[in-house]
Amino acid sequence: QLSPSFYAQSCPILESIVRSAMTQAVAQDATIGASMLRLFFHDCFVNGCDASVLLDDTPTMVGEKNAPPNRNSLRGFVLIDSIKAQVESQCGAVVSCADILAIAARDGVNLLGGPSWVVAQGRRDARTASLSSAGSNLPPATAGISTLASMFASKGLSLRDLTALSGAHTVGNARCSSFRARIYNDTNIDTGFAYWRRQECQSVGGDYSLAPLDATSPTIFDGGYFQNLMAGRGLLHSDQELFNNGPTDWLVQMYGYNPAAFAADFAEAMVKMGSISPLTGSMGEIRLNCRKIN
Ligand code: HEM
Ligand SMILES: [Ca+2]
Repeated sequence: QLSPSFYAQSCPILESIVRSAMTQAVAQDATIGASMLRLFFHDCFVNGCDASVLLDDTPTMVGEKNAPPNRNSLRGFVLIDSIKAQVESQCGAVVSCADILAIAARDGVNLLGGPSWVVAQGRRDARTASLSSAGSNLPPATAGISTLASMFASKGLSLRDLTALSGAHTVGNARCSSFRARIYNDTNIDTGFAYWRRQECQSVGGDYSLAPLDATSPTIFDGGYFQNLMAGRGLLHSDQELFNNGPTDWLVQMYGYNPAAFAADFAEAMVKMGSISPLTGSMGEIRLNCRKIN
């Protein structure tokens, strides 16, 4: 059972440590806010929010970091290490990496201009991670609306949650390899946008060249993403699937025209995503180093 006052006795300073570290980090590099948010998503969707995504591979355990959706793509591990070290120095061995990630993701969103919400706490850290579960639980950029809907439904998340949470793509970047097929092959794409993106993403090679998921305001957590979708300017195939004459078109329109509705629904959906099968009580452990089990 997660609770907002879980660390009230054992680590009352926790939230202010995370907030000030995130404030500094975002001031230096705004994209780190997006990276924390994505780390949390990739944590929660794979065996629940248990910091499994933070575990380094070992000779006996190949974890999630090198799964295809994560490899050479997830960022922000060094910042988590630094926050965890500060938390450990103030409150030894009581705060989980999973909770730190949940708070850091919330602060990243809020510092980029997005909503805030209360983060329920008390998650514990996994002792295992698996490459194959990362591969099977994380949606690929090539997914269509029915795959997206069913992958989110399997986590207890509705079409409304799917659409609101995808609004996370109002910040951050994607590699050419993630959107190449979209800009060369899709037909439901704005022609000028496709042409523009092809300049930096050739049909062969340059896989690591980055483009903003929301070209209009890549470091501002706003409704720009939904306005792009309405104009056929979704960067990922999966993004444009949310506005492609299907069941979520109306939600995209609502969020595009009413950013306050997006902010409210996003916050609500993040709380739901953050409560996907946590380890509680005496399950798992409180890791001392987020990269390895104790
Ligand atoms: C709906 C299904 C989703 C798919 C198919 C998807 C896919 C992707 C892909 C392919 C990238 C670019 C990765 C790269 O090229 O290196 C990306 C980036 C990102 N995703 Fe998603 N995503 C989805 C949902 C979400 C959700 C629910 C969140 C958070 C709530 C999220 C947050 C982000 C962020 C913030 C970035 C940018 C990361 C950065 O700049 O470091 N995504 N996503
Ligand atoms: Ca934006």
